[in-house]
Amino acid sequence: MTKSDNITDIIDHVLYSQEDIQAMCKRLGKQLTADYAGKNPLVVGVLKGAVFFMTDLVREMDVVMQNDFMDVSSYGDGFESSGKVRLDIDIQADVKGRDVLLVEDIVDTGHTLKFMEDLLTKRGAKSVKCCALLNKTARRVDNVTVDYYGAMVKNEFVVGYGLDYLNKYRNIPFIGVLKQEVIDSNSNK
Ligand SMILES: O=P(O)(O)OC[C@H]1O[C@H](OP(=O)(O)OP(=O)(O)O)[C@H](O)[C@@H]1O
Ligand code: HPA
Repeated sequence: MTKSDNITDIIDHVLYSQEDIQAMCKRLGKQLTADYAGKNPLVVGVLKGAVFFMTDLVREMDVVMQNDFMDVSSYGDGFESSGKVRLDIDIQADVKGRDVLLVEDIVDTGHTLKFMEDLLTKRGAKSVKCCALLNKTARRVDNVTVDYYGAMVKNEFVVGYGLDYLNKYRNIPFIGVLKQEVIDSNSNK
């Protein structure tokens, strides 16, 4: 770890400010309001990272909906995705015939989204779409569609507003690029 006690000191630079994020939520909320009017969608947040985004996003959607959460995680922690995805906590709702909107903080390799799409489709969902705050396409492996997203990001490791590194830094209110030295100091351990 770096010597700093201040979490913002682990940030190389700010990518999206709180104001930028709120503007993205408003834009996406407007679009989703139009697309999901009268559909009573089941809006499913993917724990843990998407919680922060989901709570802001759904308040920008003027649509009757139901909300639920799933916890899906890649095996192992840290920078590299293993490709193996595991369901830790399932939704309560029956998805048969429902329009499901998955809310993600980021889609990177696409492993997590593919896993959830396949699962919910198999259970009989009428439609499964994804709204992600960030879309990182550089390392995409699975053929998934991110139907709605706030912004594209380069192949940089970002933290804040729900996005973590080793389960830390989710509470930073903006999105920033993690300093390489933080990753290096942890990869030596
Ligand atoms: O497209 P992928 O390569 O699958 O990566 C994206 C997923 O990785 C992160 O979740 P993580 O599994 O780290 O769990 P977390 O939300 O609890 O941090 C993120 O929240 C996405 O769910
Ligand atoms: O850049 C990222 N930051 C945090 N979590 C992630 N999961 C995939 N990519 C990222």
